[in-house]
Amino acid sequence: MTADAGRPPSPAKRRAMPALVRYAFSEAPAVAALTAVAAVLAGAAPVGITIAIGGLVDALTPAIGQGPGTPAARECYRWIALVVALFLLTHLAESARTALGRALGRRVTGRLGERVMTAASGPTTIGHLEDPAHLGRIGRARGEGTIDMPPGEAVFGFSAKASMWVTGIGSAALLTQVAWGLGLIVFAVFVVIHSRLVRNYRIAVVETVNQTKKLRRTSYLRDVPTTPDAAREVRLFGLAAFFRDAYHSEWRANMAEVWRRRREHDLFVVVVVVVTGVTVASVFHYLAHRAATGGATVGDLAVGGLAVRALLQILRADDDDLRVGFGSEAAAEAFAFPVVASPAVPDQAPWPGPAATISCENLRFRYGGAADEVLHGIDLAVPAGQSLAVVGLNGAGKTTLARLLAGLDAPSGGSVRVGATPVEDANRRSWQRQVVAVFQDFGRYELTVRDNIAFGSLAHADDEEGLRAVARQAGLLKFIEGLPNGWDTVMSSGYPGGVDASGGEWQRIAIARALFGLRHGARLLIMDEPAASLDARAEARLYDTFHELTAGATTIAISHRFATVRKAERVVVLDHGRIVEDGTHEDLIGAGGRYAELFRLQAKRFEEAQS
Ligand SMILES: Nc1ncnc2c1ncn2[C@@H]1O[C@H](COP(=O)(O)OP(=O)(O)OP(=O)(O)O)[C@@H](O)[C@H]1O
Repeated sequence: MTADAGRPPSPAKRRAMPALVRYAFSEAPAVAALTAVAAVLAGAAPVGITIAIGGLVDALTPAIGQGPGTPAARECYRWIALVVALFLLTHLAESARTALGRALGRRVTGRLGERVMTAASGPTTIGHLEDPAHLGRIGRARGEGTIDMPPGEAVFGFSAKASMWVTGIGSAALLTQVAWGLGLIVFAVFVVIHSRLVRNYRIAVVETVNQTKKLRRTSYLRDVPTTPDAAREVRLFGLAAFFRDAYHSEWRANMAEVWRRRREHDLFVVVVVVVTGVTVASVFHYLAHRAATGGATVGDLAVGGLAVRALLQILRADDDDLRVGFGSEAAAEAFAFPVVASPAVPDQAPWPGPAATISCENLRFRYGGAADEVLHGIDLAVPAGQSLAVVGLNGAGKTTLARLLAGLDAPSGGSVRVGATPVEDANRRSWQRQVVAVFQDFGRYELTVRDNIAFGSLAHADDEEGLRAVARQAGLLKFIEGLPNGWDTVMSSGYPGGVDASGGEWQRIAIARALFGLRHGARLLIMDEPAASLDARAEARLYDTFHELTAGATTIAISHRFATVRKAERVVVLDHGRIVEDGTHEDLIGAGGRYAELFRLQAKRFEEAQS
């Protein structure tokens, strides 16, 4: 079981329900007030029915004696009419509570979801979105991780529980009235049993689904053989049985505690049934005795019996309890996200003219939570219009350097500058608009091919000519024109008329997107292995036309392919987060250092392959 499954929730979580109710009233006052009224009516009407049936029972004996049409008979009809009206009211109020509670819950979930989304996308850097703890908080604030219970579910569940407690408290009061002391005792016993039942129910569910990591892995093991990505290897390597067996053994191991808890719970239910039986029998015995000895009317007996029956509903833990529990925990997480206004207006853009050098000075960087720095004091100045290649072994820090130059991360030390202006939080967003990039894990948006390319400069999405031009430059135009809906084809076969693109086609789309951004004013183009999925002809074409395509922009290309790298005007070699060589291809070959060694290794392999 998870460590905190049985523990009481933290103070923040316990306070979440009142805070959530206040939030609901502030976000949708009218709906919240109507929900509250409906909940109270739905809970109070059954208490009224109990009273009316008691009145009817007491009125029956004289009415039977006096016959139809007499005042006693009319008294009976009045009670019957009241019972019918209250039945109707119960159903109407309950339906209204359900509909209003759901609407209110949806509103609350939506608003809190926006708050989380705005707060998460608010920071101009991206490190927090790679932090598993932060991603966990975002997920939990949306109600993921246990059962799917976003904050609004707690609002809905709370309205149901509020009704239940109104009925319960009202019925206890009636029972107390007809048998003083008894109502209070029964109510107190039932409340204790209820809280234990809710706790057990919650633990059972938590056991089943809150072991996020283990169950995520278990589900992963179950799903791998059916995912398209793995389907080929699962067949070729004969992995189906491995995944099936691993899934079964992990599932059994994870569920052992759940099953133990369930057995414990079943035992508790037996105890509850016995306690309930004894309580109900005692109440009826007591009331019958009092009625027989003239201490109570038959109507009192009926009221007492119905009140006990209504109180029995407290002896139940249901999904509404889970909604309140998990939903309010999600709300507590959501409330922990600050209220951030969306940046409607871009930040200041104080950038010097396009001729400014992009540079970094003593640039240091450490990923959040990591012990060691990845970059150890990089000094680099890239004059405007220069094409720079960055090479180095895997893990040398090339992509990290590119992310920092693009303003996607804040340096741990040193600075990135454009001319004399440092890139910092106040202007980071506007600097990011000056940069276009094709990262190794570029975006593959399940939207139209037009959107996918226009994202390079969304403000110019109507530039049809520009879109066609960059598609042609990226070698995509024929592909797009051959699509079922042309430019409006959705790039995923999961949608009607949509298609899946190959790895190379996706890469061309990413290149076209970057070129579209350049066409509309970006000044720095970063390409991290932009040709990794391109065929040899497409790669050659990309680099042969590179200068023409990039139209004098500053370009930084990261590549392991020296045929590509040597075309750059300048090459820097990164090794363990430090620049160890800097010069033209010819300079570095002449120097006979790391670059020359790597170049020779690749050239040798090529020659061997040819011979
Ligand atoms: N998001 C991240 N969080 C923590 N560490 C990271 C992250 N991204 C990269 N690293 C680490 O930083 C170091 C440098 O990674 P980086 O991706 O910059 O190298 P690279 O030179 O681009 O490598 P490659 O040639 O394999 O793409 C590596 O040790 C890597 O494990």
